[in-house]
Amino acid sequence: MRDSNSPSGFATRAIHHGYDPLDHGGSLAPPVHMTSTFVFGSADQGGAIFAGEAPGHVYSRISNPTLDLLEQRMASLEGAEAGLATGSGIGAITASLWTILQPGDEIIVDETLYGCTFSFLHHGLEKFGVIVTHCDLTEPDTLRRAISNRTKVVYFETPANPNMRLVDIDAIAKIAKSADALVMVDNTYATPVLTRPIERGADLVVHSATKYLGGHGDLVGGIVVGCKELIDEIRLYGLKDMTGAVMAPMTAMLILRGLKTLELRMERHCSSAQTVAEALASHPAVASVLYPGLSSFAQRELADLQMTTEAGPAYGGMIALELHGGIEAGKALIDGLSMIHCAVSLGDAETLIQHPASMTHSPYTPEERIRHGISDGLVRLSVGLEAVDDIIADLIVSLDALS
Ligand SMILES: C/C=C(/N=C/c1c(COP(=O)(O)O)cnc(C)c1O)C(=O)O
Repeated sequence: MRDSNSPSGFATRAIHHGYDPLDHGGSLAPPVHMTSTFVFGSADQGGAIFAGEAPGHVYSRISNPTLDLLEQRMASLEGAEAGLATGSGIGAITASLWTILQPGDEIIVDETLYGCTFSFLHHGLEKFGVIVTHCDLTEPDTLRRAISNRTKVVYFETPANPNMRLVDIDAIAKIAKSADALVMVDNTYATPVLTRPIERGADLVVHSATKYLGGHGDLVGGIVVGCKELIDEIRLYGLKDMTGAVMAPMTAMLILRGLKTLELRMERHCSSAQTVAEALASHPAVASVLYPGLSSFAQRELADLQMTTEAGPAYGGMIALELHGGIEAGKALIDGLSMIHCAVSLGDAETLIQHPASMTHSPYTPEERIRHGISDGLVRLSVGLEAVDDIIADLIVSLDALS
């Protein structure tokens, strides 16, 4: 049997990395270890495993063989040394930051973040004495001016949820490294198919695996990858003791299944989103479309450099748009659709549309939304895998009804 860990193409590693059926009774699909605890051969062996002096599992809140495989595979796809699976994306983010940060430390974050991440920073970490500083990280010089010896982490999403801001990972990593700060990138929107932040100098990458990695709207999960030392620390403190944000083995199996088609699905999400974005941009009821694949996208040059597959640039499945009639028109567009569902989450086979200001980004106050680039009229579209003509037809019928 070929070495399942040999270096090879993205899709090959997404399907084979870390697993040889002949090691598991020929089972082509990896077994799902539905167990809470693990039996030791002897008291000494149990003590040695607990002490980390011998390999083995102790308890599924700490590690589990099915999660191990997912963690190894995600580390390979992201070009990291190690990985940790968690019960949600917020679980990956909180377990990591609770582990790394102490009172008095500073975390510098971009202006726009997913709503619950924003809420964790300001209603969680800040309550325990961590300094949360927002910076416009699309302009690396703002980080150069803001960073100091109390800065321990620089954190951002690229593209950002929901307004599609891109952050130049290489540029930010160079500045952060000069101040010995860790760079933590939320790669949910792009996935490792389009962007691999570790290759560009990031220290940690987190995902809401709920989204593209699972890809079928049937699970909630999270992933964090990085160097083994840091991942081990996050596992033993942030996961085991501080959050308990554990992924179930069945969820890990579903994400392993999702990874097998991730590259294929991203190709379709990207091609359909490009076509949809162009159709939206030419409709009279639409005031603006934010999509990295449009020539009108302000950061198109960075998108071409940073959002790249093995076959060249690709810009993801997420679109943000504003209508001439503002929030009321946005809600009318949503309510006028028949196939496309109004729902939060993203990266599913089903095209989903939602209104960030009143939904995913409602943890921001109205004043904070203005300051952090989330306009009341913004509508977010997650372009799915349906026939693209059907997606466009549904949108056009509803848009035409507005004018
Ligand atoms: C309803 C959820 C949405 N997002 C979530 C999310 C998380 C948090 O991931 P869990 O939901 O905890 O797996 C982390 N990072 C990013 C960029 C995200 O978009 C949503 O936007 O629609």
